[in-house]
Amino acid sequence: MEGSDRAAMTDTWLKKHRLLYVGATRHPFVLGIRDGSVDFTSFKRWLGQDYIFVRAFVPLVASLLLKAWKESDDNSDVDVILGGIAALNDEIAWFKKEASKWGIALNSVVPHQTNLDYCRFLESLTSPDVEYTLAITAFWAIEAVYQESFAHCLEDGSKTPEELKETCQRWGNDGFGQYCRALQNIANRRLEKASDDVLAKAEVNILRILEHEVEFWNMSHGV
Ligand SMILES: Cc1ncc(CNC=O)c(N)n1
Repeated sequence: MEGSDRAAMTDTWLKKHRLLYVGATRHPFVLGIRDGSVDFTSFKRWLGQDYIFVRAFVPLVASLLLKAWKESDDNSDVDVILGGIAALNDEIAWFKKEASKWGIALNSVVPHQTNLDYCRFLESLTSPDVEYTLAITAFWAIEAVYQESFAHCLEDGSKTPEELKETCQRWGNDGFGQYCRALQNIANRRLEKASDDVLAKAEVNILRILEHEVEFWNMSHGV
């Protein structure tokens, strides 16, 4: 990493891979929520599939908590991740409530191959062999995509349908934004001290995540 600034590695990567990042955070599905043209069938497909994804997200955050507790030199890392676990607990309850509102039986949703592929990637990150720095950076990227996407649907000028506002609030609210920045700060702090090998792997993981996120929206959109 000679000659480059590591102080905010995550920002450097988002700039470098901006097209892909925009593809993940300004996907036609998201833009359809924002301009009100989204088809509720697509939204329901997303809701059922995302519930499956979120359940697979639980072991990742649990493994991350363990890594932070063992490896981090800063106690507040555990606090931030614990906050993420609390939010995920609320989120799972919310999915159940929201699904019943839309008449979706969550237990009979069949996971789509796109979702299974992403969940398998999440599972690979839970391994104790995956360094804390890699796991926290990946975790930040996954959360940041949802934060950026749904916050966009709440900005001035958006025409998000009333029925979808609560969903957008869930990931687009300021508290979730602060939580994502806290994760990003941890990731940057760790990346500053990481080996070139870990840095290269972290960047590849971010690219994979952005690709999985685009595919996930594609699946929901039904394209
Ligand atoms: C496909 C996907 N990516 C990111 C998130 C946000 N993290 C947890 O909720 C999510 N729910 N689903």
